[in-house]
Amino acid sequence: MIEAQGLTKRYGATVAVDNLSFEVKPGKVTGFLGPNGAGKSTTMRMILGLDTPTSGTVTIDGQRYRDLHQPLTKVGALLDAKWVHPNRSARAHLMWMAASNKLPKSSVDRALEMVGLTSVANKRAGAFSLGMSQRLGIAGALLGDPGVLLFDEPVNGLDPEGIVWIRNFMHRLADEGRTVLVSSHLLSEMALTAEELVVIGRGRLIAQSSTQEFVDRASGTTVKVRTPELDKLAAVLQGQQLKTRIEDVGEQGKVLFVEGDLTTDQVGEAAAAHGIVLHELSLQRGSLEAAFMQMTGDSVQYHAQDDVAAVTHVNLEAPSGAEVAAGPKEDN
Ligand SMILES: Nc1ncnc2c1ncn2[C@@H]1O[C@H](COP(=O)(O)OP(=O)(O)OP(=O)(O)O)[C@@H](O)[C@H]1O
Repeated sequence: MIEAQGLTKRYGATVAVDNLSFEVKPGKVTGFLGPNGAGKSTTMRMILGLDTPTSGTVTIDGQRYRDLHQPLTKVGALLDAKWVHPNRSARAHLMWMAASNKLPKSSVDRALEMVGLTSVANKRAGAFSLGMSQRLGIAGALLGDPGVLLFDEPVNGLDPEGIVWIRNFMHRLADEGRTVLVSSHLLSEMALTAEELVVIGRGRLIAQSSTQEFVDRASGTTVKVRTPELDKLAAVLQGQQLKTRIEDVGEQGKVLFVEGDLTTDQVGEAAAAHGIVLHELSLQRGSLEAAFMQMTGDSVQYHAQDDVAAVTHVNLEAPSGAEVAAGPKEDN
């Protein structure tokens, strides 16, 4: 379990993290979302003791990182997969990590096995693809068999196979009862990976909830209806004060959408009461992208007004290789 209480970090005049409180529970993958510059990396660095909070606390299973005995056995992290010495083999890299953290050699073989790198363990890490480097980074995070894991942008730059592998692996770690916190800009991917969300903007908490609740709260639900009696059904529903719209959706022809917080039962019953035949009746949920844009809109705008070009947009596409690393940043 990770617990942040009033966590604040200032860099000079910049408030990177602002009185942030949240909980990340075990047994689930929790997505850590926010527009560029929202304070995700700074928060992760504070969780890992790489940055000191200006005020507030963040604990791992009730203890601050600096008070943990053998921290790698409590928390593992993948912040920047490219910090491996290129001439070292994967095994040598992990052996070095294990030795410097007083972990047994057997932990190396176990971690290599978990991430599926056993067969290439003696190859130069410098020759690894990005996907393999990510796995090696994850093996490093798993060396101490920790109950808490942090991943900063683990899927950036990966091909679809690598993305699916990471997604399944995160689920497996959570199913084993671990606490998994993962940040990403790839919202469609996060919608599939994260069951819970912590969403921040301008260093402040915007939402903490399940992914489903977050999407439903922001965008509500819509009922889609296909019927040969579109206008008749629309009139019936409007008579019940429901908002309807008819859209041409290509191959399916014209479709009726009923908006507001309602269920398919209500629409089905209204249609039955008027003898209207239905060809389709389905609940349409909003997307995480749409919900995220709606919920974080203000915090993105704020940065745009400040003319900080790097943080004016929410990056929904896979970023370029240059943006892959999300490790500690230098003072500027
Ligand atoms: N070492 C530092 N010195 C000064 N300012 C910093 C430092 N690290 C981060 N910041 C500032 O703090 C704010 C939060 O940055 P942070 O990198 O934590 O955000 P982020 O949500 O991880 O962003 P991104 O999604 O772009 O990685 C930004 O305004 C950033 O410029």
